[in-house]
Formats: sequence, structure tokens, C-alpha cells
Amino acid sequence: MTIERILVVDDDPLSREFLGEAARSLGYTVETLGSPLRALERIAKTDFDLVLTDLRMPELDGIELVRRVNELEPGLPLVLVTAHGSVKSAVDAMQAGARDMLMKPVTPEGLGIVIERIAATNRLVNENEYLRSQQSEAHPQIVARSPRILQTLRSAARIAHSRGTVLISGESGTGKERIAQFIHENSPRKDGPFIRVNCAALSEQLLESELFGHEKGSFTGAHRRHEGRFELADGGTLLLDEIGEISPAVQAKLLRVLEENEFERVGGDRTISVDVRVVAATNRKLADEVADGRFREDLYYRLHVLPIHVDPLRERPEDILPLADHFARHFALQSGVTPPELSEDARRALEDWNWPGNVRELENVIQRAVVLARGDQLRSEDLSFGAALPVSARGPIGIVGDDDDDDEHSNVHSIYDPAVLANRKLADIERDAILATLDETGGNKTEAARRLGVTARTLSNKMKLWRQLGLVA
Ligand SMILES: Nc1ncnc2c1ncn2[C@@H]1O[C@H](COP(=O)(O)OP(=O)(O)OP(=O)(O)O)[C@@H](O)[C@H]1O
Repeated sequence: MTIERILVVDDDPLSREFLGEAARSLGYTVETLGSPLRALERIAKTDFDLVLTDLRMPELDGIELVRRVNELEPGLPLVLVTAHGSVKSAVDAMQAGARDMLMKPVTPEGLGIVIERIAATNRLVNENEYLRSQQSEAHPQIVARSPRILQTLRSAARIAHSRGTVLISGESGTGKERIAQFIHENSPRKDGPFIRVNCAALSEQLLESELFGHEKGSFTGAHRRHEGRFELADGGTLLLDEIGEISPAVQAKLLRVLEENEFERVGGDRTISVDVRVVAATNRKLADEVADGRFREDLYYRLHVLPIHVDPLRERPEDILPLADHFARHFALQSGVTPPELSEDARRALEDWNWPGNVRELENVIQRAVVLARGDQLRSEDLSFGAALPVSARGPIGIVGDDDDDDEHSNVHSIYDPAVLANRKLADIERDAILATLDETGGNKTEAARRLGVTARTLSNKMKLWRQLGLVA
């Protein structure tokens, strides 16, 4: 969306005209209004590309105007203009959905920079352009059709440029990790590493050493020095998935890194400084965890600087069919077959299901259907709804439990805290266990297989499949 028509809202006539003139001098078509309520009426009727609004106005303040416009016209960018800049009002404005802030007196140059930034974000989120830029495996495609997910991507693109910690909330399988990756790829850190840690997968001790590393001999089994994920993510982004699961001790250590960018390895006394942007994700209501005393309030506020919510799939039904087509193409190409067409009844059935397991469940359903489908059509009989449920007990590829040699998993599970198992997807647990063990053995598959109590062939097969599915590097 290019920017042509701008609405200026300011109750002070002088500053309104000043701002209007600055925008006109840059070649935009400008309308100016002194009343925010009148502005809401005009916005409902006219196609503006951008709104510049004053912060303090008697009828309705700028932040409230931003909120109402976001409801009325999601996607219409707003910039708050204020003479009273404070960190708090900037955070409030961003949380309300403003795209940017400008300090008075506004110069045409300053205004031009902000408008160009917004235009660049618009271009990025433009669906076609985005899809084209996301073709390779390293940049997995995000399918986005519904206004709600497009709005989420816009917020993500906007906050990608800041340094603040991001908290992504949303039900399991909605695509939080994808959004985190999107933020990284669109941030100035995009050439740095993107590292993910699943906090629910590891016991307290393992998680602490996974995040911060450990020195040789710091606990039984620590045979060599181990660099933590914070060190690996230096210069890049660290995704802390399922942050709601971390213990009080790890919460305290994490708070310190977020505040001071430094920590010590487990069993070490050297202070290590890092430059890492933290993105946390949770499918719990963290505010409730704080209220119940399970999550530190100070850490919550540190993480909550830039919140993003990913809606469940049932609340953005426009995404169902585009996602289904995308997965059908993806899995067919992976197995070297022609991508099947989705029949009319299959499309209807997909739209009728309420997707409690969200995008991950849809991905599972289509993956199975592509295997089962005969001919070049995918019909409703090929779709097995509910087979992927309970979602909390199944991973994206459903390996655990489908296997004939079930006893092999007993050793895998024993390295995890049983308290978190109920909440974890088994396939994710299995994958994390294998990766952690391979890491411990320096990549030695035979030794890792021995420790996990499986054959080296089983381990190799699983790794091969995950690699094909893009689940491991
Ligand atoms: N918009 C999308 N376009 C394409 N694929 C998607 C999209 N959203 C999610 N996916 C795919 O759906 C699966 C689940 O997504 P993801 O792992 O990001 O969800 P999540 O919310 O992080 O889940 P959890 O809370 O269980 O960790 C992944 O395989 C991901 O690639």
C-alpha cells in the first residue's frame, strides 16, 4: 500500500496547520481535522493511507484514537505526534497499535523518514511480495490471508526494528515460532543466529545449563565445557519457547540477563556479556501465572515490552484453505508427487472443522491426506479429523507412539522433569532429547543412540525424516 492520502488530527489549529503543511510539502494529499470524533467518522468513509494524530486532545486522547481506529480500520497506520514524549507514552502508543511516534516540532525531514519507514513495512507485508521473499527452506513461507494474521505480521514487522523484548502469546500450534522467525528475519540482526530453546522440554538443571552453559565438572555428567544458547545467539535472536514453564531459579537468572546482558555459566565465575534479543513465546496466560505467584512479576514486565498475540485458526477462517493448499503442495513436492487439488467437499470439511490444534493440526491432517490420497484429488474421505488429537500429546510428525519399538522411549523420557511431560508434545520431547544428546556427544550418533537406548539406525532415520520436514537443521 503506497501512501498518498494523509489525515492530520490535532485540536490546536496552529500545530495542525504546521503538520499539514509539512506533509503537503512532501507531496501528499492532506486533510486536517481538529476533532478526533469527527476524524473517526471521516476515516469510516474515506480511504486514508496514514493518520497523524496529536496525543493530548480534550475529546479523546491520541492513544484512545489509535485504539478505536485499529478496531474500525485494522491496518491503517497511525503515528502519534507529541510534545510530551516519555518512555511510558511511547510504550502505551505502541501497545495501542501506533506505528511510530514523532516529537514536536515536526520537520518535513523527520516526517519523511517516518512515512518512508511505514511505506517500507507496508511493502514487506504485502502478501505477494512477502511470499516471493520466503521461497527458500531457510526462510519458510508464512501463509497469511486473514486480516487478523496480516495485522499480526504488520505488528511483527514494526517491532522487528526495535531492540525490545517480545512476548508472543497464542494457543499451541498457532504459529508463534514462525512469527518469532519472521521478527528475526526482518530485524537488523537477520544475519546473526536465530536460536530456539524449548523451555518446557528440559528439567531445571538441564535448562539452566542449556541457556547459560556450564563449566567442565560443574555437575555429574558435565564432561566438558558447554556454551549456552545465550552465547550461541550472540548478535542474533533467542526464542524462549514455552517461557511459562521455567522454574523460579531460572527466572531469576533470566531477569538478570535481560537487565544487564550478562551472566555466568553454571559452575563458572567469569561474567559473560552478550548482545541478544530475546523473543519469548507462551501458550499460557502469563498474567494469570503472575497473579498465582508462579511467574515473577518483574520478569513478566521485562518480557512484555512488545506483546504480540497470534489468534487461533478458528478465529481466522480465511487462512484455512490457503494453508491447506500450501501444505498439500509442500508435502507432495517432498514426496516427489504432483500436488493434489483439494476437492469441493474436502474444502468444505476443512472449513467446517474448528481446529483445536490450530495450524499444526491442519498440517498433520493434510500430511496424512497427501499420503492417503489416490489420484490427483484430495477428497474429504482422505481427511481424518481428530486423529491428531489430543494435540497436547502429539507432535507435528507423530513419531512417538507410531513406532513399533516403544520401550526405546523410556530412557528418553527419564531425562525430563515428569511434571512438565503432561504439557509437552511427545514428538517435540523426543526431538529435543535426541538433539540434546547429540550435542552432549559432540555429534557422535552411535554414542548418542547408546545413551538413549535406541539403535543408531533408528536415530539416523528419525534425523533424516526431521531434516526432510525442515524440523532440524
Ligand atoms: N502462517 C503459517 N504459514 C505456514 N505455516 C505455518 C503458519 N503458521 C504455522 N505454521 C506451521 O504450523 C506448525 C506449527 O507452528 P509453530 O510451531 O510456529 O506454532 P507454535 O504456536 O509455536 O506452537 P507451540 O506453542 O506448540 O510451540 C509449524 O510446522 C509451522 O511451520
